[in-house]
Amino acid sequence: MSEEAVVERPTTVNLAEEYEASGVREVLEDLDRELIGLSPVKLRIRETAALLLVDKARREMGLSQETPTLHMSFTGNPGTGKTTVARMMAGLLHRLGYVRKGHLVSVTRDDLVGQYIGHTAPKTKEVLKKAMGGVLFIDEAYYLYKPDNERDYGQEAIEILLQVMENNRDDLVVIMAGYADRMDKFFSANPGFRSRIAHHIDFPDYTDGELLRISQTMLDGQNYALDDGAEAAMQEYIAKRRAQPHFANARSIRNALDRARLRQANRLFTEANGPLDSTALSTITEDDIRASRVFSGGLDVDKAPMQEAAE
Ligand SMILES: Nc1ncnc2c1ncn2[C@@H]1O[C@H](COP(=O)(O)OP(=O)(O)OP(=O)(O)O)[C@@H](O)[C@H]1O
Repeated sequence: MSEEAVVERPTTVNLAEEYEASGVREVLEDLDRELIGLSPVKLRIRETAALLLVDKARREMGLSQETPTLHMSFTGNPGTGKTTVARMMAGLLHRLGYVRKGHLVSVTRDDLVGQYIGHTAPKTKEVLKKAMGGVLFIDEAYYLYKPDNERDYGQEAIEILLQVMENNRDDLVVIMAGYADRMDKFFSANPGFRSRIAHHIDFPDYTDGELLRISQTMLDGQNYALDDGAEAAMQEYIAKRRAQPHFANARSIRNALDRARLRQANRLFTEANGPLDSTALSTITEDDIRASRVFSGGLDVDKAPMQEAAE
């Protein structure tokens, strides 16, 4: 008698119970609650979670043996939530038992590729070692491939990644992220990646209304709030900022709010001459928003590293 024949297998599965017991419901609720907008992304994640739950049940019943391909690509503009969703995806895969630890290691080309001969393989392998048991998130993955330079060390990293994505499918999930058009070109030039990636999720830009809600959620999380004047100013800020260079969706909002809090603190210092209550300490006013250079049109594109000064 083969060993397979004596394995006791369940004859039925209760998916609703599995959904609760695995903690998948919690992750999906966090996703819904913590992230504004992104409904197509949220739908794709719910579908993927369902697929993985069913797949797990099928394997437990002996209906399939294969580990499904879980590598993914997340495409979209900067600041659209790709890293944040990847972190939640890592938690989801962990709860479903697809990865041992469920952590996220986020890297770019510089973390994988060395500057000198012989440096790339150890660098890439070190990153892979750290990511094993979790998710490796490669931001702007297309920079690994430089077609105009035949001897670019990126190729070495690509080969190692392809090998590991095939051989360690049961312990490492790779998510490649970046602009949709560049990613498409990258996959066309490197079909090995395309064939190893099963799930493609596209992240849309946020609307102005969503960015306003994101700013309110971000402030709320830090016990700050916009007063009415500040809310109107923020609305204008968003429309203006979107039209300027280096706009990065929710990340631009986070940067703008960091600066607004800085201005609020300065204002409190210079204006206040008596005790301040918690409302004063927590309120962002119209002036705190309008003092941004975005309103005076003073953006100097050549000063990219100083970009934030414009926000
Ligand atoms: N839908 C959202 N609701 C609330 N906060 C969000 C949302 N999307 C993104 N954020 C916040 O915006 C910031 C940028 O998001 P994130 O780093 O996930 O974007 P990204 O697409 O990975 O950007 P990049 O590729 O440029 O690094 C984070 O601070 C994140 O918490």
